[in-house]
Amino acid sequence: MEEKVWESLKEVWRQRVSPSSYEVWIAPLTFAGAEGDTLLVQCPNQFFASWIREHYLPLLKDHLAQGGRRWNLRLCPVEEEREAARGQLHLPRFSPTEIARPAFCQRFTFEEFVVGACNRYAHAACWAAANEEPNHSRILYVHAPAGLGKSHLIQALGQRYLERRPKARVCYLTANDFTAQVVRAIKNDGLDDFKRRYRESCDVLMLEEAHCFAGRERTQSELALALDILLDDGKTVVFTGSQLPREIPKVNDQLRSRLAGGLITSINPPDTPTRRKIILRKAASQGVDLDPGVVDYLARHLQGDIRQIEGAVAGLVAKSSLLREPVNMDLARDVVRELVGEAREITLEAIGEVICRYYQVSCEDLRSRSRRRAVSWPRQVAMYLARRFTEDSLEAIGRHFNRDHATVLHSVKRITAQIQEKGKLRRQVEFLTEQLQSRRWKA
Ligand SMILES: Nc1ncnc2c1ncn2[C@@H]1O[C@H](COP(=O)(O)OP(=O)(O)OP(=O)(O)O)[C@@H](O)[C@H]1O
Repeated sequence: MEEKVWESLKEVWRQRVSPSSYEVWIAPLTFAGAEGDTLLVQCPNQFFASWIREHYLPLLKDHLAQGGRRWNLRLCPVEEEREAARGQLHLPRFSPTEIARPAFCQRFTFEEFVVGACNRYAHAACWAAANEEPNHSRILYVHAPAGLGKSHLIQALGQRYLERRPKARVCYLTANDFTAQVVRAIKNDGLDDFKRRYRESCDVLMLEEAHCFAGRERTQSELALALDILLDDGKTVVFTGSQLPREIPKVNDQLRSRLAGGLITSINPPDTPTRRKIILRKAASQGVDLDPGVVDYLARHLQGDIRQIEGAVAGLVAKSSLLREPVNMDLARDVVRELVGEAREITLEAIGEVICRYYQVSCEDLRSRSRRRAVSWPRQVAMYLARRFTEDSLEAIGRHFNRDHATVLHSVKRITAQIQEKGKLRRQVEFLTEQLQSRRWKA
């Protein structure tokens, strides 16, 4: 019976994931028995288990009820079975409160978070919120597009906060969870209780996906009130969102002004040196030492979010262990091809063309001495993109645009800073990035 259930779950995966993902991730899983309603499934290692938990288990959500029972799946890493068994004994560190201890992802720690130019400020703000004794209340808002480390950073903050103050009550939830709580409280006539719960049982409130508050009038008002209660008591509130507070549509002034009054930090897409560091760290966490050539190749070609980098490194390591081959350039090329297709390098010429078309200037203008804003601005954006997407040195980029390396450096710094502040520029750069990316892949 149990084995049949397992086979049917595998079939669900077969239909819902790509054949290459199935080969890499699902095929190596083996049925190892059952304990009550829990199916025991063996997988190669701990990282593999986390990956399946995060990326593939949610796909089974609607298929776990079978034969009148609701099944659970427990992944048992072969290499670390004993350690894993110990890890499953979660003893509460303090007596239960009304608000349960948050279920943080264990690897979302500061130690595992790679710091680079793209996330230094956000990291510093979260680190300070976790470690320093606040002498006043604070709101921290971490902003970034998907997959750049918002959850990792705020969970690291939460975990660190609890390490330092084991009795603290950290409430970690999404905007949707919070909304559901408000709706339930309104329905049960329990709004006062709801507020009391936050006042008495929450030292740090961490709310993910703040952009999901858009259009939820009543929740926004209740949240603004809850914020006032917490801030009056000197507490810390941390938000994440894929939009800046001022860009979230349909947010009432009450909430917007409170969010905008906090410390706002953005995470940008990683530059090449940071991508290199992330690749090395992700490989090291699986006990693999990558050849510098492979690291460079991956860093040059994986220019999506960090989830993509993680997927590539995990796929590479899994493939090498399944094929019993060392991790080499051929495997790296295969994995990159599966993930992003056949890549062409982004060149300075391609950047020039995209910029000229978008800003309606000529290539001669870009290389001219003109300091008119209509020309100097596109030139600075072009230099920023050149630094981000090519391996060319500051000198080479300067030569291309008829400038010296100091001017290139200044332009890159200026655009990087302005992207943090100006949503319009950020959207322009995102659009130009998409244009460049779409030219990279052969049809
Ligand atoms: N600087 C970093 N160093 C190491 N790993 C990182 C870093 N940034 C992100 N990651 C990893 O990338 C993955 C995606 O990160 P995370 O879930 O935090 O992104 P997110 O911004 O919250 O995305 P979403 O908005 O889609 O939820 C995670 O596995 C995380 O560990």
